[in-house]
Amino acid sequence: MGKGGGGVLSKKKKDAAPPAEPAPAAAAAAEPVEPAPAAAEPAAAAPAAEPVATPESEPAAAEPAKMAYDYSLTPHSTIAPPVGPVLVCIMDGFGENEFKDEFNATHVANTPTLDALRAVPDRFRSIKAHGTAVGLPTDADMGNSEVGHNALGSGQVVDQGARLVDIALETGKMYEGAGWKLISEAFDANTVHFIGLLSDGGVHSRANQLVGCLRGAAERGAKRLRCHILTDGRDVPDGSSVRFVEELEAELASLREKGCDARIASGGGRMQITMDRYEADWSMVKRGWDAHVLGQAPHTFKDAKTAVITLRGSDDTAVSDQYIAPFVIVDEADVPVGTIEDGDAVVLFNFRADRMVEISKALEYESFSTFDRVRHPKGLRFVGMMQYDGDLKLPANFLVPPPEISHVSGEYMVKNGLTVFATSETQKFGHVTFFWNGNRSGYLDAKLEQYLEIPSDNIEFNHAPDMKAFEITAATKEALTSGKYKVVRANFANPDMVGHTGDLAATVRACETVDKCVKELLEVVDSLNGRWLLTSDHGNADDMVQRDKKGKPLHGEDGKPLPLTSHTLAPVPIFIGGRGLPDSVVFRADLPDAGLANVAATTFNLLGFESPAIYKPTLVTA
Ligand SMILES: O=C(O)[C@@H](CO)OP(=O)(O)O
Ligand SMILES: [Mn+2]
Ligand SMILES: [Mn+2]
Repeated sequence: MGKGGGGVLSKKKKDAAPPAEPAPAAAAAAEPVEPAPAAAEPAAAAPAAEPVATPESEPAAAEPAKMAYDYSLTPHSTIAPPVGPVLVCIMDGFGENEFKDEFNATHVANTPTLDALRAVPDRFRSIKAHGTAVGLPTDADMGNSEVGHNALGSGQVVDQGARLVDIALETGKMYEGAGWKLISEAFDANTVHFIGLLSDGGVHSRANQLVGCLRGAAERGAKRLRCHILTDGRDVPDGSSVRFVEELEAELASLREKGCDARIASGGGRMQITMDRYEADWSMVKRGWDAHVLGQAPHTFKDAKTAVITLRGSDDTAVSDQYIAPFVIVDEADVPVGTIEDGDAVVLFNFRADRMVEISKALEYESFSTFDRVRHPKGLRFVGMMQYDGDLKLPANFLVPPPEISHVSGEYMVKNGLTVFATSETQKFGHVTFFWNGNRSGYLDAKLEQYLEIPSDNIEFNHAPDMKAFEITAATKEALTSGKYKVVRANFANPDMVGHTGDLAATVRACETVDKCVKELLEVVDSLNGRWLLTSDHGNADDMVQRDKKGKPLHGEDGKPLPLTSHTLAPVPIFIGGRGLPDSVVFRADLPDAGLANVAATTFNLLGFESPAIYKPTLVTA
């Protein structure tokens, strides 16, 4: 999922220094080296040049060959194929919220295009984008881009990481796997480090899962545990990081009472360190490396609660939890309490992939040149909560097998000769490629697909709410008119990325910008006698205020509304149309509970095919 969609894996044999102690098969594999920089030109995801040892939980390479899967598509009985292209456009973070008040940016925004589309009978409805409809543990879980784009791209609902980790902890299966075995080798004489997002947001991680792992390690004999925490404020209310630190400190204190030396060692805001994605800003990962591994940061404190409170600040210059500066916890002699040393174990406790890939590369690859690591601990026993990239096999070792998402819509398309173009800006580029394709990096078929990344700026997006929407629009128009692609996919990041800043006015602007861009795109599709499907992956911009249980907006002590930076539980709108779409094609009335996973089947119908039998049913009838 590197730049340009290449994600090319090149593995060189390397005489790696053996780990301090004999390691299990999974860890004993020669340490992989950093993949070659992604090719500027589209390139297929190359298979690993040499087999990578896989944990027991993965299907063994020697499995008997499976019957070839039948990807053939049947022409639709009543919908003929379109003359022009089919556009699938995602307005990221644009929910259809029941609260239609001044805090709903999608409602406040002047959106003449979307308003007109809403008025077209039977071609507008809303669909579920959260909870069990997208494979999350409960219907109290808001949607997110990973699960949303997985469902949109695969046409199926699969149990997602959040749920798989819950199950692995509940059943104890986590403690039986090869990943746990690997870290347990550090229990006696080394330290086990846990790095990840500290909140109960459930988008990338969950604090109770961290606690489960910490207790599991302490109960199984781990002597020394260190937590490296990334403060959230994006999936949970800003300011809540203090409470999450307090709760973690209480847990660590109880582990210490039981004789386990357990402490917080370093930290910083999730948009400041470690959790970069899609190579938007590697310097974030370097700052994380310096704090977690080397014990170096601009700020040192004796305890994490003081660190977070101090670095947030309280006056007008206060920074949000997302942007807290990196810090390191030191002892009385000002020595960092938890640097990562040779032979230590490291667990990345986020289950979600996109923001863990870069730090995984830095931890895993023997040879790595993206930034100067200064020191790469030898014999590191490194695991991810999950394997984040199945194609790169990154990391090689993990605690819970990731969701298996197979037979995604892109595979059906290329196997049936349909040409595909996908684009977004950096912040959402992997969403319309990697997540869309079931967490697979690179192309499904480099001859038939083209993925284009428009580089995002590295700023707080409320300062530039148009983001790269106009550039994405221009690129999408070019792809549509080129005649080269039957399916064109685009994602506008604005309602989501600006919504996460909590800045209502900027988010209103973000929605207005997207409305203008959508208008341009639909006009082009019409001029080509094509068809379009417009939807979103989850809510965000549709509610910008924290509310009480009855939905009443909450205000701070200063009387100002308390901003909501997170996604919402709202369903999302879906619209279909286009000059090339027969009048007879309308939304069915018999699927009131449909969700994002019903979109792929719908797209195949717009393309003139019956939908694959394994997919959730189509939303349309003709
Ligand atoms: O920014 C992110 O990582 C998440 C929120 O945690 O947003 P999205 O799911 O829209 O990518
Ligand atoms: Mn999203
Ligand atoms: Mn988001």
